[in-house]
Amino acid sequence: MDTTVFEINTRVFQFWTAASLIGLCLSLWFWGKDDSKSAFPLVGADENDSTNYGKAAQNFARDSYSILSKAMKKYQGPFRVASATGVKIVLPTRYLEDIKSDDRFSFAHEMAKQSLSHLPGFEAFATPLHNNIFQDTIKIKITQSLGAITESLAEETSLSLHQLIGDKAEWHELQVSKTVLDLTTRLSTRVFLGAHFSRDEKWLNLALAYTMTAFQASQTLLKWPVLLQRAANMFLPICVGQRAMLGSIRAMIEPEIAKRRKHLQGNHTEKQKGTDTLDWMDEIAQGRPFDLVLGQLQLNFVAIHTTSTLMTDVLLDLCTFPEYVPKLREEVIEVLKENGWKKTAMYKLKRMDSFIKEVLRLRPQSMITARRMTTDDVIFSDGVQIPRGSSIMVPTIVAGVDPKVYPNPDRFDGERFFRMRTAEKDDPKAQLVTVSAEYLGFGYGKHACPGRFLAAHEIKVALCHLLLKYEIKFLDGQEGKRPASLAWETAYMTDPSLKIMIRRRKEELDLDNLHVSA
Ligand code: HEM
Repeated sequence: MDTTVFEINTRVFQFWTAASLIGLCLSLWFWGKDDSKSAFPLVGADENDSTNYGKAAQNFARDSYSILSKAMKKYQGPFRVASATGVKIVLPTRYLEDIKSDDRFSFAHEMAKQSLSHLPGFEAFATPLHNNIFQDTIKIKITQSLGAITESLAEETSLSLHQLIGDKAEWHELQVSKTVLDLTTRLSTRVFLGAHFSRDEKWLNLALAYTMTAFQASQTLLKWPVLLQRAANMFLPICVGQRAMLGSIRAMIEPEIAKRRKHLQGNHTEKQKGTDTLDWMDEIAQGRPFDLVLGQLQLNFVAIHTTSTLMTDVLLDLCTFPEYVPKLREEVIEVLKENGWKKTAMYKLKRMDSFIKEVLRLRPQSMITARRMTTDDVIFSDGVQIPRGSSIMVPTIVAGVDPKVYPNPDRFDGERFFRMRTAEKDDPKAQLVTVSAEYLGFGYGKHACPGRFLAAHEIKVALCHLLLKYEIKFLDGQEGKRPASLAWETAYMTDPSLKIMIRRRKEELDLDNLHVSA
């Protein structure tokens, strides 16, 4: 990575830190004025200062879980919370059925607003707004390609684990979420840009650094009053650095795009099939203008951290409940021996599928889903009215633990969904990738995660390798005690500094040379 980008003159840094603080104060003053005529109560504000939105937003950032839980018990209908990106209307889960396929609730508009996509440097976040090229590439091309990419994912995992974890047979410490993030970045890059990029350290570092910097830059700017955000974006060092990174990214990907387009032009007679999302986005665009570089960046945003968080959570739950490991290993050996690295093999890993689904049931990555912006006034069938331009969301914290749907809902039961997939009746609801109003880990309805098939596939391929090649456990003295996740506003995340113990074991199958019985 170009380190000069981060070389910030101390005086300039101090100046802009001070300027950020002034921006924050202005912002709190701005939020402090309650000019809302909303019929829905605001929750999370201080009792003696119930219209101070700035304070309510600070409280929500620190304590969103208890604010949401208390408000859901107190109010049976909608209420409002103040967040870093403005006031949101929180709707009870029962409204999901109305929201799920109503185009007046726009996912792309809400995401664009939250991520400041109108500002230079943040344009990637506007990619899903312009047309469906981005979404269709995932829904159609990536999902259809899973059969073709299973073997490459297995190959990439093998190489990556060798480089990232190594082959030491003695127990040693592993910084788990960092390692899994690196692994997921490589796997996702293999699918998005091919083997040339997935093995290029410069690209991998840049791709991750851009995602993190863009997130931090948007969080910094969101503390500024809306009217000053554009100006602050031009001068704040983190924003300047982010735009410089975007330049470096363009310089790496654009020659590849030009090379591929030239190659295709020279092969008019032969219909070439693309092998990764760089080709597929071009195919789906069919000549319509589309910035492939921004498309790639947006893919990184939606795919890498989400997949890596779930994979990390799965590993931590394997440390918490090691009694599941022997049967999971047995299943991997049986299925891979018979099927090799095929898409169908991943489908047949039903115990593993169930374990991952249970992890996500108890640990959705966010306390809320269905973040939408209304593009028109909406009146629900019960008469509740949501004005145009409102930001809405639905909590996930009750759906996955409803005792009417899940017996002993708070208990981790890694075979809960496996038991629903017997030989007599393979209940499709029990599959990891199936979404429902009672299982919101991948969202629900029209905007349910289109990348969940790829995420499930990547995690399963990686787990096959990890289960057979490694043993893992918590650090000595921490056995059975899974550290709590961190929370910021409505998002959960694993402590990035968390370490586990790992050692190499002798795998029962040579995963790099699977000879499938005919
Ligand atoms: C374990 C991994 C993942 C989890 C837990 C996850 C979760 C989610 C959730 C909950 C939503 C719905 C948000 C809402 O309705 O408010 C969503 C949407 C989305 N996800 Fe994922 N996701 C994952 C992986 C991926 C991957 C790998 C991709 C891309 C290849 C992806 C692409 C998207 C896109 C594009 C949307 C928006 C869909 C739309 O605009 O209609 N996700 N994801």
